Amino acid sequence: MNLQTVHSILLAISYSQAFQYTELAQYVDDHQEEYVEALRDWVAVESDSSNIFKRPELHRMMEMVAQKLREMGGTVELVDIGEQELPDGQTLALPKVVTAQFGSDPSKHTVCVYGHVDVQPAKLEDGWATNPYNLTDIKGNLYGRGASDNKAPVLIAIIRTSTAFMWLYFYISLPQTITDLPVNVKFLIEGMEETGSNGLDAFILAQNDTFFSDVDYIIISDCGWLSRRPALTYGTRGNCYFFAEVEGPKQDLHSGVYGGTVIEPMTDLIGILDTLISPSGKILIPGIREAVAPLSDEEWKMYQDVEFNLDHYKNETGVNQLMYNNKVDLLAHMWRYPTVSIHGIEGAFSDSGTKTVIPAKVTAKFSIRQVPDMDPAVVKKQVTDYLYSVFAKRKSPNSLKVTMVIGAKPWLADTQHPLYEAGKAAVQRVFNMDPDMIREGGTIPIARTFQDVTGKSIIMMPIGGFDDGMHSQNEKISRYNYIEGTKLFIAYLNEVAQIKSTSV
Ligand SMILES: C[C@H](N)C(=O)N[C@@H](Cc1c[nH]cn1)C(=O)O
Repeated sequence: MNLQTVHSILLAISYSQAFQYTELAQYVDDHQEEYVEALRDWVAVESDSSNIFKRPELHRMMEMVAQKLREMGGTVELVDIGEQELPDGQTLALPKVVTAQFGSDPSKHTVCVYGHVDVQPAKLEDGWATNPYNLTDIKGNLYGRGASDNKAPVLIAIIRTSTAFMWLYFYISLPQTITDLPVNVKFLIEGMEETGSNGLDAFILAQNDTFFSDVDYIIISDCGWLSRRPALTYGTRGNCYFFAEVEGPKQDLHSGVYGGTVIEPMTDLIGILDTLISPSGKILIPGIREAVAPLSDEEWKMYQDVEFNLDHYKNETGVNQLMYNNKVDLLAHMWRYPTVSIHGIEGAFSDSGTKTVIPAKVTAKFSIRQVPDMDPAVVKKQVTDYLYSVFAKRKSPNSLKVTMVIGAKPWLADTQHPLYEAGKAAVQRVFNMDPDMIREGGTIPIARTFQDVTGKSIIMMPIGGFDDGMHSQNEKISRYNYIEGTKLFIAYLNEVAQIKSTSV
């Protein structure tokens, strides 16, 4: 070996010790099509956790995640988390949880990446422009159910952790160089997030002294930016989801033959639903509004600083009037006040056409987003007591049954934690700007359990765009967010590696 070769080797080794952001980012750009194909494979699986008939697809999805993590070099386990009890008393196997580990160097921090690969329901007939399960690239946007919520962000984390990154073709004379992971990375990927993370609380409790014992920080990327500016998320609302079932006649009846002679379950149901919230958005259930923590001056100031345009928001949602006409009020009602949403009525006629029937049994589905200091157990009692009392006043011969099927708490982080400082530095590196500090109106049901049970600090680092249409028709992630998001994850893990060990 001549002197020049020795020098090149030493140079390569010293380069490989340093953070190779530019080379890694270039690698991501060069492999962009592979990442899109990986997303295509995942989006093709109809992993709808709310539809029991799709459960085999969900099981298949979890196997695919495990396989991907194995291919990428992780030590992988598929963990059985038991069964789900259905409203009719039957049981159904829950999708297994996938855990994985990359690296176990005690001198490095260990992060746990949490994500989910189940999706909300989607059908072409709902008004999608393309097949929701065939990832379709239109003008740089990748359309498909689950593309943004949450399949691409999970893939991003796996891609960054991949062993492929450890062998990079390098520009200097040597053909390859090794780049090590700056932190140990664990994964916890589930398949029931969209229905409240069934079975996961028990898993976390059981694994607190094992899987979580060496975890320093938890990273979640299951949310979106608020505008074109990248963001870091420090709070989520919780959710209490209810079924209200009204049952009357023994079967559906002809409305011409029987209408006017029986008290209709649907009339009762609509009547009680109308007592939940006023037209101006005031929740009418006693006790709910009183529990909400007051907005502090500090929060008010933080909301002031967020980049947010009311007209763009109107455009994005397609409405000509919003509940509030100033930024702070609107953000506060999006993030830190509760709201009631009525999602649907099972048993009601909802096809096109003019069926003239009196449905015998109808079940309303509604939810109340939770904020500090609300408590789902208290909310459950407030809602059920209230609805039974409102129903009693109707003196209907029909029967009412109210059940709460999801009770997820809100989550709030300390924005002064070094995890957020690391997030700001990573956003600066990739996007050359400061992130917005935002909260999320949606719910990550397991976030609060992570905080309460493991005591670990959590950061949410959104990758999705503000207009991704999560849960809606034509959900998408842009190539820009997918690819730059991968770079953000690269930069972020490097920043986390620099956090002084005393910070928990
Ligand atoms: C924020 C996350 N991407 C999400 O959409 N979560 C769901 C979770 C949920 C809540 N109740 C039932 N599922 C959501 O906020 O709707």
